[in-house]
Amino acid sequence: MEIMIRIEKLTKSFGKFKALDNISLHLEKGQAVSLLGPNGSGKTTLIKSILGLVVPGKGSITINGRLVSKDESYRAGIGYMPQIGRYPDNMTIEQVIRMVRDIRKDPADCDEELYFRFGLNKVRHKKMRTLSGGTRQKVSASLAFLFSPDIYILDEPTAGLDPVANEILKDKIAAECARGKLVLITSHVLSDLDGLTSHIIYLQDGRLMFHESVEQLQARTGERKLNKIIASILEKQNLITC
Ligand SMILES: Nc1ncnc2c1ncn2[C@@H]1O[C@H](COP(=O)(O)OP(=O)(O)OP(=O)(O)O)[C@@H](O)[C@H]1O
Repeated sequence: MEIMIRIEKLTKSFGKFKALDNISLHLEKGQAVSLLGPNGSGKTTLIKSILGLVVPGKGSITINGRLVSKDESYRAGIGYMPQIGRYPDNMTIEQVIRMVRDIRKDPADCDEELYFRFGLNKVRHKKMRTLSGGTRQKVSASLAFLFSPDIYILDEPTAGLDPVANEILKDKIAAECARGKLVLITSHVLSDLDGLTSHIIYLQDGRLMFHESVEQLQARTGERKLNKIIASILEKQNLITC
């Protein structure tokens, strides 16, 4: 299988505190990888390291063969949906989408499926500051998928979405994985990840506790649902719940 993200012996400290401790991981084309772990376990720090927003102390990250520390152009191949999207308050939804689209040289082949399926076209004249949390989340998701990148990093993407929007987003993620994209997703709501995830990464105290396929985990625990699988492993290993 083709490795898209290669993380080798990654360590990140904030002062004396190790937020990431010697993490090594390979993530492949077509995988939907759920990044799990309790609050403060290092999930966001790992995501930010991949995005080049946090500079690791030791180790390396390679994205599609390019070292993250060397060159920023790899970022164009990642669609990132942050936990909380921050946008210019006085711009309308339409202006924000257009502004991001215009940054790219060839805006013709934009993927606007989510924009339309979420019905954002119907509220496109609303200013960002007036939007509900869920609608803001829909704008963030639409932007992350706009350029059909090879890799998606989605930080708590379903938080605040209503059930219909949730299903639309899950359908889209599954369709992109089927097209060979790599999706890395964090969520504390494990039921949102059921049926979507192919692999689980579990962090605790900045350390990698396990990285396995859902099939392997199902076979190991005899459980089908993610919350049962995780509960079973945590109980056996005496880990903390996410
Ligand atoms: N800029 C920073 N300065 C100091 N400590 C930090 C900084 N960023 C993160 N940390 C610490 O690193 C640890 C990991 O934080 P991180 O945000 O990666 O956790 P998380 O797994 O994403 O948590 P959550 O589930 O709450 O979002 C935490 O103890 C946090 O306080």
